[in-house]
Amino acid sequence: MTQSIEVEVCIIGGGVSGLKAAHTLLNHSGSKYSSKDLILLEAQDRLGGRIFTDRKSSKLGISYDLGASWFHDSLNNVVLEESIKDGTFNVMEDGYYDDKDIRVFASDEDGPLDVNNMKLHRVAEDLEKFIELYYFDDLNKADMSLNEIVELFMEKHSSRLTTEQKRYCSTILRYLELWYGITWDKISAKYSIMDHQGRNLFNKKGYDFLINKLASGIPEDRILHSHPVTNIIRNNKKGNERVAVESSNGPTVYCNYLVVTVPQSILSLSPSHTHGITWIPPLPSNITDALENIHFGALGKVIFEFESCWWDINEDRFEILADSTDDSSLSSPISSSPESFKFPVFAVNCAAVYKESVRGASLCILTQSPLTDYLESHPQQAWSYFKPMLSKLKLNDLQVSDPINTITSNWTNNPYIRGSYSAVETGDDPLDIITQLSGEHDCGLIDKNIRFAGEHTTSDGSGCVHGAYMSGQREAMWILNDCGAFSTQ
Ligand SMILES: Cc1cc2nc3c(=O)[nH]c(=O)nc-3n(C[C@H](O)[C@H](O)[C@H](O)COP(=O)(O)OP(=O)(O)OC[C@H]3O[C@@H](n4cnc5c(N)ncnc54)[C@H](O)[C@@H]3O)c2cc1C
Repeated sequence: MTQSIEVEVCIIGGGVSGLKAAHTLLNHSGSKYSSKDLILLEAQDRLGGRIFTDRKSSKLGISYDLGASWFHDSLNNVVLEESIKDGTFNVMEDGYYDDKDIRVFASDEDGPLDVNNMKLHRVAEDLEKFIELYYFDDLNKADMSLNEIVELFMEKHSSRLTTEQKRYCSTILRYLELWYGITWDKISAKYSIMDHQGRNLFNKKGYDFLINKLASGIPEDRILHSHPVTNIIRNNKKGNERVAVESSNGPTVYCNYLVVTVPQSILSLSPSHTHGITWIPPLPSNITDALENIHFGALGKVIFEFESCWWDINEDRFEILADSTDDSSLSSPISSSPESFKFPVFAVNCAAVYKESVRGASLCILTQSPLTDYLESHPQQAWSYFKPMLSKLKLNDLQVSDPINTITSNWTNNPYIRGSYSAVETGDDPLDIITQLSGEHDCGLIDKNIRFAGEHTTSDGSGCVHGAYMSGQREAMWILNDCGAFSTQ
Protein backbone atom coordinates (compact mmCIF):
# COMPACT_ATOMS: atom_id res chain seq x y z
CA MET A 1 0.00 0.00 0.00
CA THR A 2 1.37 3.44 -0.95
CA GLN A 3 1.98 5.66 2.05
CA SER A 4 0.59 8.80 0.45
CA ILE A 5 -1.41 9.98 -2.54
CA GLU A 6 -1.38 13.46 -4.01
CA VAL A 7 -4.50 14.60 -5.82
CA GLU A 8 -6.27 17.80 -6.70
CA VAL A 9 -9.55 16.81 -5.03
CA CYS A 10 -10.33 14.38 -2.22
CA ILE A 11 -13.94 13.48 -1.46
CA ILE A 12 -14.91 11.91 1.85
CA GLY A 13 -18.01 9.71 1.63
CA GLY A 14 -19.45 7.57 -1.15
CA GLY A 15 -23.14 8.36 -0.72
CA VAL A 16 -25.11 10.15 -3.40
CA SER A 17 -23.59 13.58 -2.66
CA GLY A 18 -19.97 12.37 -2.74
CA LEU A 19 -20.54 10.32 -5.87
CA LYS A 20 -22.31 13.17 -7.63
CA ALA A 21 -19.40 15.50 -6.75
CA ALA A 22 -16.86 13.01 -8.12
CA HIS A 23 -18.95 12.27 -11.19
CA THR A 24 -19.31 15.97 -12.00
CA LEU A 25 -15.61 16.69 -11.52
CA LEU A 26 -14.68 13.90 -13.91
CA ASN A 27 -17.50 14.11 -16.42
CA HIS A 28 -18.50 17.75 -16.72
CA SER A 29 -17.92 18.69 -20.33
CA GLY A 30 -15.71 21.67 -19.42
CA SER A 31 -13.62 20.01 -16.72
CA LYS A 32 -9.90 19.59 -17.18
CA TYR A 33 -9.70 17.05 -14.37
CA SER A 34 -8.93 13.43 -15.15
CA SER A 35 -9.16 10.44 -12.87
CA LYS A 36 -5.61 10.88 -11.50
CA ASP A 37 -6.72 14.22 -10.01
CA LEU A 38 -9.33 12.74 -7.68
CA ILE A 39 -9.80 10.19 -4.92
CA LEU A 40 -12.91 9.26 -2.93
CA LEU A 41 -12.61 7.71 0.53
CA GLU A 42 -15.55 5.69 1.81
CA ALA A 43 -15.62 4.20 5.31
CA GLN A 44 -17.87 1.26 4.47
CA ASP A 45 -17.26 -1.66 2.14
CA ARG A 46 -20.07 -0.52 -0.15
CA LEU A 47 -21.16 2.68 -1.85
CA GLY A 48 -24.52 4.38 -1.46
CA GLY A 49 -24.55 5.47 2.17
CA ARG A 50 -28.18 5.97 3.11
CA ILE A 51 -29.26 4.50 -0.20
CA PHE A 52 -29.29 0.76 0.23
CA THR A 53 -31.31 -1.54 -2.00
CA ASP A 54 -31.49 -4.97 -0.40
CA ARG A 55 -31.75 -7.43 -3.28
CA LYS A 56 -30.97 -10.54 -1.21
CA SER A 57 -33.17 -10.83 1.87
CA SER A 58 -36.64 -11.15 0.34
CA LYS A 59 -38.36 -14.53 0.08
CA LEU A 60 -40.77 -13.05 -2.43
CA GLY A 61 -38.24 -11.80 -4.95
CA ILE A 62 -38.72 -8.13 -4.07
CA SER A 63 -35.86 -5.63 -3.85
CA TYR A 64 -36.42 -3.36 -0.87
CA ASP A 65 -34.88 0.03 -0.35
CA LEU A 66 -34.01 0.12 3.34
CA GLY A 67 -32.99 3.77 3.07
CA ALA A 68 -34.46 6.21 0.56
CA SER A 69 -37.31 4.89 -1.57
CA TRP A 70 -39.38 7.86 -2.78
CA PHE A 71 -38.67 10.69 -5.18
CA HIS A 72 -40.00 13.55 -3.08
CA ASP A 73 -41.03 16.87 -4.67
CA SER A 74 -41.56 15.01 -7.93
CA LEU A 75 -42.53 18.14 -9.89
CA ASN A 76 -39.18 19.64 -9.17
CA ASN A 77 -36.86 16.70 -8.51
CA VAL A 78 -33.67 16.94 -10.54
CA VAL A 79 -32.69 13.29 -9.98
CA LEU A 80 -36.03 12.13 -11.32
CA GLU A 81 -35.95 14.58 -14.21
CA GLU A 82 -32.43 13.64 -15.30
CA SER A 83 -33.08 9.92 -14.91
CA ILE A 84 -36.18 10.13 -17.08
CA LYS A 85 -34.20 12.07 -19.66
CA ASP A 86 -31.25 9.66 -19.79
CA GLY A 87 -33.58 6.65 -19.88
CA THR A 88 -32.51 5.11 -16.57
CA PHE A 89 -35.95 5.59 -14.99
CA ASN A 90 -39.33 5.04 -16.55
CA VAL A 91 -42.12 6.41 -14.36
CA MET A 92 -44.76 3.99 -15.62
CA GLU A 93 -42.59 0.87 -15.27
CA ASP A 94 -40.26 1.76 -12.44
CA GLY A 95 -42.37 4.10 -10.33
CA TYR A 96 -45.66 4.04 -8.47
CA TYR A 97 -47.59 6.96 -7.00
CA ASP A 98 -48.66 5.28 -3.77
CA ASP A 99 -50.89 8.14 -2.75
CA LYS A 100 -54.47 6.95 -2.74
CA ASP A 101 -56.27 8.51 0.21
CA ILE A 102 -54.77 6.68 3.15
CA ARG A 103 -56.81 4.10 5.08
CA VAL A 104 -56.82 5.01 8.77
CA PHE A 105 -57.35 2.60 11.68
CA ALA A 106 -57.52 3.01 15.45
CA SER A 107 -57.33 0.66 18.42
CA ASP A 108 -60.99 1.11 19.36
CA GLU A 109 -62.50 0.30 15.94
CA ASP A 110 -62.39 -2.97 14.05
CA GLY A 111 -62.52 -1.79 10.47
CA PRO A 112 -61.05 1.31 8.88
CA LEU A 113 -62.30 4.60 10.25
CA ASP A 114 -64.83 6.31 8.04
CA VAL A 115 -62.53 9.30 7.67
CA ASN A 116 -64.58 10.74 4.86
CA ASN A 117 -67.78 10.94 6.86
CA MET A 118 -65.93 12.05 9.96
CA LYS A 119 -64.13 14.67 7.80
CA LEU A 120 -60.94 13.82 9.63
CA HIS A 121 -58.59 14.88 6.84
CA ARG A 122 -60.28 18.26 6.67
CA VAL A 123 -59.71 18.80 10.38
CA ALA A 124 -56.09 17.66 9.98
CA GLU A 125 -55.72 20.27 7.23
CA ASP A 126 -57.09 22.88 9.61
CA LEU A 127 -54.60 21.78 12.22
CA GLU A 128 -51.73 22.20 9.78
CA LYS A 129 -53.01 25.61 8.71
CA PHE A 130 -53.38 26.60 12.37
CA ILE A 131 -49.68 25.84 12.90
CA GLU A 132 -48.68 27.78 9.81
CA LEU A 133 -50.76 30.80 10.79
CA TYR A 134 -49.50 30.71 14.37
CA TYR A 135 -45.92 31.33 13.19
CA PHE A 136 -46.78 33.24 10.03
CA ASP A 137 -46.87 36.68 11.64
CA ASP A 138 -43.83 36.24 13.75
CA LEU A 139 -41.22 33.54 13.27
CA ASN A 140 -39.57 34.77 16.47
CA LYS A 141 -42.44 33.42 18.55
CA ALA A 142 -41.21 30.79 21.00
CA ASP A 143 -41.06 27.33 19.53
CA MET A 144 -43.01 24.46 21.08
CA SER A 145 -43.38 20.79 20.30
CA LEU A 146 -45.86 19.43 17.81
CA ASN A 147 -47.95 17.83 20.53
CA GLU A 148 -48.09 21.13 22.43
CA ILE A 149 -49.36 23.06 19.45
CA VAL A 150 -51.97 20.39 18.78
CA GLU A 151 -53.10 20.85 22.40
CA LEU A 152 -53.30 24.59 21.77
CA PHE A 153 -55.46 23.98 18.71
CA MET A 154 -57.74 21.73 20.75
CA GLU A 155 -58.04 24.36 23.50
CA LYS A 156 -59.01 27.01 20.98
CA HIS A 157 -61.12 25.09 18.54
CA SER A 158 -62.42 21.89 20.10
CA SER A 159 -65.88 23.46 20.43
CA ARG A 160 -66.04 23.26 16.63
CA LEU A 161 -65.25 19.55 16.52
CA THR A 162 -67.47 16.51 16.80
CA THR A 163 -66.76 13.92 19.48
CA GLU A 164 -65.15 11.59 16.92
CA GLN A 165 -63.04 14.36 15.48
CA LYS A 166 -61.81 15.24 18.95
CA ARG A 167 -60.96 11.62 19.66
CA TYR A 168 -58.91 10.96 16.54
CA CYS A 169 -57.60 14.35 15.56
CA SER A 170 -55.65 14.73 18.73
CA THR A 171 -53.15 12.19 17.37
CA ILE A 172 -53.64 12.30 13.60
CA LEU A 173 -50.68 14.64 13.01
CA ARG A 174 -48.38 12.04 14.50
CA TYR A 175 -47.91 10.79 10.94
CA LEU A 176 -45.27 13.54 10.80
CA GLU A 177 -43.16 11.38 13.11
CA LEU A 178 -42.67 9.15 10.08
CA TRP A 179 -41.28 12.06 8.10
CA TYR A 180 -38.84 13.29 10.68
CA GLY A 181 -37.96 10.05 12.43
CA ILE A 182 -38.59 11.52 15.89
CA THR A 183 -41.66 11.59 18.14
CA TRP A 184 -44.06 14.54 18.29
CA ASP A 185 -43.03 15.59 21.79
CA LYS A 186 -39.68 16.48 20.14
CA ILE A 187 -40.72 17.76 16.72
CA SER A 188 -40.42 21.54 16.39
CA ALA A 189 -43.89 22.96 15.76
CA LYS A 190 -42.35 25.96 14.02
CA TYR A 191 -40.72 23.84 11.35
CA SER A 192 -43.18 20.94 11.29
CA ILE A 193 -45.26 21.78 8.23
CA MET A 194 -43.64 20.97 4.92
CA ASP A 195 -44.20 22.56 1.58
CA HIS A 196 -44.10 19.73 -0.96
CA GLN A 197 -43.25 20.47 -4.55
CA GLY A 198 -45.21 17.70 -6.12
CA ARG A 199 -46.37 14.19 -5.27
CA ASN A 200 -44.15 11.48 -3.81
CA LEU A 201 -43.21 8.86 -6.37
CA PHE A 202 -42.28 5.43 -5.00
CA ASN A 203 -39.20 4.02 -6.69
CA LYS A 204 -39.88 0.34 -7.48
CA LYS A 205 -36.68 -0.06 -9.43
CA GLY A 206 -34.40 0.31 -6.39
CA TYR A 207 -32.47 3.49 -5.68
CA ASP A 208 -29.17 1.68 -6.27
CA PHE A 209 -29.75 2.42 -9.96
CA LEU A 210 -28.66 5.97 -9.16
CA ILE A 211 -25.59 4.90 -7.21
CA ASN A 212 -24.56 2.49 -9.99
CA LYS A 213 -25.10 5.17 -12.62
CA LEU A 214 -22.89 7.68 -10.79
CA ALA A 215 -20.23 5.10 -9.87
CA SER A 216 -19.99 3.93 -13.46
CA GLY A 217 -18.60 7.35 -14.37
CA ILE A 218 -15.76 7.06 -11.81
CA PRO A 219 -12.86 4.64 -12.41
CA GLU A 220 -12.84 1.91 -9.75
CA ASP A 221 -9.31 2.62 -8.60
CA ARG A 222 -10.35 6.18 -7.67
CA ILE A 223 -12.64 4.91 -4.92
CA LEU A 224 -11.12 3.47 -1.76
CA HIS A 225 -13.67 1.42 0.19
CA SER A 226 -13.31 0.63 3.90
CA HIS A 227 -11.24 3.76 4.45
CA PRO A 228 -12.77 5.63 7.40
CA VAL A 229 -11.23 9.08 7.63
CA THR A 230 -9.88 9.83 11.08
CA ASN A 231 -7.95 13.11 10.73
CA ILE A 232 -8.24 16.18 8.55
CA ILE A 233 -5.23 18.45 8.75
CA ARG A 234 -6.48 21.73 7.36
CA ASN A 235 -3.23 23.64 7.48
CA ASN A 236 -0.99 20.93 6.13
CA LYS A 237 2.58 22.10 6.00
CA LYS A 238 4.08 18.96 4.46
CA GLY A 239 4.18 18.64 0.67
CA ASN A 240 2.62 20.95 -1.86
CA GLU A 241 -1.03 20.24 -1.22
CA ARG A 242 -2.97 22.25 1.26
CA VAL A 243 -4.95 19.60 3.13
CA ALA A 244 -3.91 16.20 4.50
CA VAL A 245 -6.53 13.52 5.03
CA GLU A 246 -5.70 10.47 7.10
CA SER A 247 -7.76 7.31 7.33
CA SER A 248 -7.38 4.46 9.80
CA ASN A 249 -5.96 1.95 7.36
CA GLY A 250 -4.89 3.72 4.21
CA PRO A 251 -2.54 6.19 2.67
CA THR A 252 -2.49 9.84 3.68
CA VAL A 253 -4.16 11.83 0.94
CA TYR A 254 -2.76 15.26 0.18
CA CYS A 255 -5.14 17.46 -1.78
CA ASN A 256 -5.86 21.03 -2.80
CA TYR A 257 -9.61 20.69 -2.44
CA LEU A 258 -11.53 18.58 0.02
CA VAL A 259 -15.25 17.77 -0.12
CA VAL A 260 -16.60 16.38 3.15
CA THR A 261 -19.90 14.55 2.73
CA VAL A 262 -20.07 12.49 5.92
CA PRO A 263 -23.50 12.63 7.60
CA GLN A 264 -24.23 15.38 10.10
CA SER A 265 -24.25 12.66 12.79
CA ILE A 266 -20.55 12.02 12.12
CA LEU A 267 -19.64 15.71 12.06
CA SER A 268 -21.31 16.08 15.46
CA LEU A 269 -19.18 13.39 17.12
CA SER A 270 -16.39 14.55 19.37
CA PRO A 271 -12.90 13.83 18.00
CA SER A 272 -12.33 11.46 20.91
CA HIS A 273 -15.22 9.25 19.79
CA THR A 274 -14.15 6.03 18.03
CA HIS A 275 -15.84 7.20 14.83
CA GLY A 276 -15.27 10.91 15.24
CA ILE A 277 -13.04 12.92 12.92
CA THR A 278 -10.20 15.01 14.36
CA TRP A 279 -9.84 18.35 12.66
CA ILE A 280 -6.48 20.08 12.96
CA PRO A 281 -7.02 22.94 13.72
CA PRO A 282 -10.45 22.08 15.19
CA LEU A 283 -13.69 23.10 13.50
CA PRO A 284 -14.48 26.73 14.42
CA SER A 285 -17.22 27.45 16.94
CA ASN A 286 -19.62 28.84 14.31
CA ILE A 287 -19.78 25.30 12.86
CA THR A 288 -19.74 23.38 16.13
CA ASP A 289 -22.45 25.69 17.56
CA ALA A 290 -24.58 25.18 14.46
CA LEU A 291 -24.20 21.41 14.84
CA GLU A 292 -25.59 21.77 18.38
CA ASN A 293 -28.66 23.53 16.96
CA ILE A 294 -29.91 20.62 14.93
CA HIS A 295 -30.65 16.96 15.64
CA PHE A 296 -30.51 13.70 13.73
CA GLY A 297 -33.62 11.53 13.46
CA ALA A 298 -33.90 7.78 13.26
CA LEU A 299 -36.40 6.79 10.63
CA GLY A 300 -36.28 3.04 10.12
CA LYS A 301 -38.07 0.31 8.23
CA VAL A 302 -39.52 -3.06 9.16
CA ILE A 303 -40.74 -5.26 6.33
CA PHE A 304 -42.96 -8.27 6.95
CA GLU A 305 -43.40 -10.81 4.15
CA PHE A 306 -46.36 -13.21 4.18
CA GLU A 307 -47.48 -16.21 2.14
CA SER A 308 -50.57 -14.32 1.09
CA CYS A 309 -52.38 -11.09 1.63
CA TRP A 310 -54.95 -10.87 4.45
CA TRP A 311 -55.48 -7.14 4.00
CA ASP A 312 -56.88 -5.11 1.13
CA ILE A 313 -54.50 -5.47 -1.81
CA ASN A 314 -55.97 -2.36 -3.44
CA GLU A 315 -54.97 0.15 -0.76
CA ASP A 316 -51.64 1.94 -1.14
CA ARG A 317 -50.90 2.80 2.47
CA PHE A 318 -52.29 2.33 5.95
CA GLU A 319 -52.07 4.56 8.98
CA ILE A 320 -52.82 3.08 12.38
CA LEU A 321 -53.30 5.81 14.95
CA ALA A 322 -51.51 5.66 18.26
CA ASP A 323 -53.52 5.74 21.46
CA SER A 324 -53.27 8.92 23.47
CA THR A 325 -50.54 8.30 25.99
CA ASP A 326 -48.57 10.16 28.56
CA ASP A 327 -46.01 11.88 26.35
CA SER A 328 -43.40 12.41 29.01
CA SER A 329 -41.64 9.12 28.24
CA LEU A 330 -42.42 8.88 24.54
CA SER A 331 -38.97 9.74 23.29
CA SER A 332 -37.00 8.04 26.07
CA PRO A 333 -34.84 5.10 25.03
CA ILE A 334 -36.78 1.83 25.05
CA SER A 335 -35.38 -1.06 27.05
CA SER A 336 -38.15 -3.65 26.70
CA SER A 337 -40.87 -4.22 24.12
CA PRO A 338 -43.25 -1.23 24.23
CA GLU A 339 -47.00 -1.61 24.35
CA SER A 340 -48.62 -1.73 20.93
CA PHE A 341 -50.43 1.46 19.88
CA LYS A 342 -47.83 3.60 21.65
CA PHE A 343 -46.43 4.78 18.31
CA PRO A 344 -48.45 5.34 15.14
CA VAL A 345 -47.93 2.97 12.22
CA PHE A 346 -47.45 4.13 8.68
CA ALA A 347 -47.33 1.11 6.38
CA VAL A 348 -46.73 0.90 2.66
CA ASN A 349 -48.73 -1.89 1.04
CA CYS A 350 -46.06 -3.58 -1.09
CA ALA A 351 -48.77 -5.93 -2.34
CA ALA A 352 -50.24 -2.93 -4.19
CA VAL A 353 -46.91 -1.45 -5.22
CA TYR A 354 -45.59 -4.69 -6.73
CA LYS A 355 -49.01 -6.05 -7.72
CA GLU A 356 -48.00 -7.19 -11.18
CA SER A 357 -44.70 -8.78 -10.40
CA VAL A 358 -44.59 -10.99 -7.31
CA ARG A 359 -46.10 -13.89 -5.43
CA GLY A 360 -47.12 -13.35 -1.82
CA ALA A 361 -47.42 -10.03 -0.07
CA SER A 362 -45.56 -7.69 2.18
CA LEU A 363 -45.96 -4.57 4.28
CA CYS A 364 -43.20 -2.02 4.78
CA ILE A 365 -43.60 -0.15 8.06
CA LEU A 366 -41.81 3.10 8.82
CA THR A 367 -40.61 3.59 12.37
CA GLN A 368 -39.41 6.59 14.38
CA SER A 369 -36.91 7.01 17.17
CA PRO A 370 -36.83 5.53 19.81
CA LEU A 371 -38.79 2.61 18.30
CA THR A 372 -36.33 2.37 15.40
CA ASP A 373 -33.36 2.10 17.74
CA TYR A 374 -35.13 -0.63 19.72
CA LEU A 375 -36.34 -2.71 16.78
CA GLU A 376 -33.11 -2.41 14.82
CA SER A 377 -31.39 -3.95 17.83
CA HIS A 378 -34.21 -6.46 18.56
CA PRO A 379 -35.62 -7.34 15.12
CA GLN A 380 -37.03 -10.62 16.49
CA GLN A 381 -39.51 -8.57 18.57
CA ALA A 382 -40.91 -6.63 15.65
CA TRP A 383 -43.83 -8.93 14.91
CA SER A 384 -45.04 -9.22 18.50
CA TYR A 385 -45.03 -5.42 18.73
CA PHE A 386 -46.81 -4.78 15.44
CA LYS A 387 -49.19 -7.77 15.29
CA PRO A 388 -52.01 -6.27 17.41
CA MET A 389 -51.88 -3.10 15.33
CA LEU A 390 -51.58 -4.72 11.90
CA SER A 391 -54.40 -7.15 12.78
CA LYS A 392 -56.68 -4.15 12.38
CA LEU A 393 -56.07 -4.39 8.62
CA LYS A 394 -57.52 -7.92 8.39
CA LEU A 395 -60.31 -8.41 5.91
CA ASN A 396 -63.44 -10.12 7.29
CA ASP A 397 -63.12 -13.59 5.87
CA LEU A 398 -59.34 -13.91 6.15
CA GLN A 399 -56.97 -14.90 8.97
CA VAL A 400 -53.96 -12.92 10.14
CA SER A 401 -50.93 -15.12 9.45
CA ASP A 402 -47.46 -14.83 10.90
CA PRO A 403 -44.79 -13.48 8.55
CA ILE A 404 -42.56 -15.87 6.64
CA ASN A 405 -39.78 -13.29 6.70
CA THR A 406 -38.91 -10.09 8.55
CA ILE A 407 -36.39 -7.60 7.22
CA THR A 408 -35.31 -4.57 9.24
CA SER A 409 -33.09 -1.62 8.45
CA ASN A 410 -30.03 -1.15 10.62
CA TRP A 411 -29.18 2.54 10.37
CA THR A 412 -28.91 3.26 14.09
CA ASN A 413 -26.30 0.53 14.50
CA ASN A 414 -24.28 1.61 11.47
CA PRO A 415 -21.34 3.55 12.96
CA TYR A 416 -20.94 5.63 9.80
CA ILE A 417 -24.61 6.69 9.59
CA ARG A 418 -26.02 6.56 13.17
CA GLY A 419 -29.67 7.32 12.35
CA SER A 420 -31.49 8.67 9.32
CA TYR A 421 -31.19 12.38 8.54
CA SER A 422 -31.43 15.87 9.98
CA ALA A 423 -34.45 16.38 12.22
CA VAL A 424 -35.58 19.68 13.69
CA GLU A 425 -36.35 19.39 17.38
CA THR A 426 -38.10 22.07 19.42
CA GLY A 427 -35.83 25.10 19.74
CA ASP A 428 -33.46 24.04 16.94
CA ASP A 429 -32.36 26.38 14.19
CA PRO A 430 -32.30 24.28 11.01
CA LEU A 431 -30.90 27.07 8.85
CA ASP A 432 -27.75 27.72 10.85
CA ILE A 433 -25.99 24.52 9.83
CA ILE A 434 -26.99 25.04 6.21
CA THR A 435 -25.62 28.59 6.29
CA GLN A 436 -22.35 27.33 7.76
CA LEU A 437 -21.84 24.36 5.46
CA SER A 438 -23.42 25.23 2.13
CA GLY A 439 -20.66 27.70 1.31
CA GLU A 440 -23.24 29.98 -0.22
CA HIS A 441 -22.78 32.84 2.20
CA ASP A 442 -19.03 32.60 2.75
CA CYS A 443 -19.56 31.37 6.31
CA GLY A 444 -18.20 28.21 7.82
CA LEU A 445 -14.51 27.57 7.41
CA ILE A 446 -11.97 30.19 6.56
CA ASP A 447 -10.28 27.62 4.33
CA LYS A 448 -12.50 27.97 1.29
CA ASN A 449 -10.89 24.94 -0.35
CA ILE A 450 -12.61 22.71 2.23
CA ARG A 451 -16.19 22.18 1.11
CA PHE A 452 -19.18 20.36 2.59
CA ALA A 453 -21.94 18.49 0.78
CA GLY A 454 -24.76 16.17 1.83
CA GLU A 455 -28.45 16.30 2.67
CA HIS A 456 -27.71 18.41 5.75
CA THR A 457 -26.04 21.21 3.78
CA THR A 458 -28.96 22.37 1.68
CA SER A 459 -32.39 23.87 2.19
CA ASP A 460 -33.51 22.75 -1.25
CA GLY A 461 -34.30 19.05 -0.90
CA SER A 462 -33.02 19.02 2.66
CA GLY A 463 -32.92 15.49 4.07
CA CYS A 464 -33.56 14.00 0.64
CA VAL A 465 -31.69 12.22 -2.13
CA HIS A 466 -32.19 15.06 -4.60
CA GLY A 467 -30.94 17.61 -2.05
CA ALA A 468 -27.80 15.53 -1.41
CA TYR A 469 -27.31 15.08 -5.16
CA MET A 470 -27.57 18.81 -5.87
CA SER A 471 -25.20 19.62 -3.02
CA GLY A 472 -22.56 17.32 -4.54
CA GLN A 473 -22.98 19.04 -7.87
CA ARG A 474 -22.85 22.47 -6.18
CA GLU A 475 -19.45 21.75 -4.64
CA ALA A 476 -17.98 20.20 -7.78
CA MET A 477 -19.01 23.26 -9.78
CA TRP A 478 -17.55 25.56 -7.13
CA ILE A 479 -14.21 23.75 -7.35
CA LEU A 480 -14.22 23.77 -11.14
CA ASN A 481 -14.84 27.49 -11.11
CA ASP A 482 -12.35 28.24 -8.36
CA CYS A 483 -9.42 26.38 -9.86
CA GLY A 484 -10.12 27.51 -13.39
CA ALA A 485 -10.44 23.88 -14.41
CA PHE A 486 -13.04 24.72 -17.01
CA SER A 487 -11.48 24.32 -20.38
CA THR A 488 -11.27 27.60 -22.23
CA GLN A 489 -11.45 25.86 -25.60
C1 LIG B 1 -34.75 5.02 6.38
C2 LIG B 1 -34.51 6.16 5.45
C3 LIG B 1 -35.48 6.50 4.53
C4 LIG B 1 -35.26 7.55 3.64
N1 LIG B 1 -36.21 7.82 2.70
C5 LIG B 1 -35.96 8.75 1.75
C6 LIG B 1 -36.82 8.87 0.63
O1 LIG B 1 -37.79 8.13 0.49
N2 LIG B 1 -36.53 9.83 -0.29
C7 LIG B 1 -35.45 10.64 -0.19
O2 LIG B 1 -35.24 11.50 -1.07
N3 LIG B 1 -34.59 10.51 0.85
C8 LIG B 1 -34.81 9.57 1.81
N4 LIG B 1 -33.91 9.37 2.81
C9 LIG B 1 -32.77 10.29 2.93
C10 LIG B 1 -31.66 9.98 1.90
O3 LIG B 1 -31.36 8.63 1.93
C11 LIG B 1 -30.44 10.80 2.27
O4 LIG B 1 -30.78 12.17 2.39
C12 LIG B 1 -29.31 10.73 1.23
O5 LIG B 1 -29.13 9.42 0.77
C13 LIG B 1 -28.04 11.25 1.91
O6 LIG B 1 -26.97 11.25 1.01
P1 LIG B 1 -25.59 11.89 1.49
O7 LIG B 1 -24.64 11.73 0.39
O8 LIG B 1 -25.83 13.22 2.06
O9 LIG B 1 -25.13 11.00 2.75
P2 LIG B 1 -24.80 9.45 2.84
O10 LIG B 1 -25.56 8.67 1.87
O11 LIG B 1 -24.93 9.08 4.27
O12 LIG B 1 -23.25 9.38 2.44
C14 LIG B 1 -22.23 9.70 3.36
C15 LIG B 1 -21.17 8.62 3.30
O13 LIG B 1 -20.11 8.97 4.19
C16 LIG B 1 -19.56 7.77 4.71
N5 LIG B 1 -18.78 8.08 5.89
C17 LIG B 1 -19.19 8.33 7.16
N6 LIG B 1 -18.14 8.55 7.96
C18 LIG B 1 -17.03 8.46 7.18
C19 LIG B 1 -15.62 8.59 7.44
N7 LIG B 1 -15.13 8.87 8.68
N8 LIG B 1 -14.76 8.40 6.41
C20 LIG B 1 -15.22 8.11 5.15
N9 LIG B 1 -16.55 7.97 4.87
C21 LIG B 1 -17.43 8.15 5.87
C22 LIG B 1 -20.80 6.93 4.98
O14 LIG B 1 -20.46 5.56 5.08
C23 LIG B 1 -21.67 7.25 3.75
O15 LIG B 1 -21.47 6.31 2.72
C24 LIG B 1 -34.07 8.30 3.70
C25 LIG B 1 -33.08 7.96 4.63
C26 LIG B 1 -33.30 6.90 5.49
C27 LIG B 1 -32.20 6.52 6.45
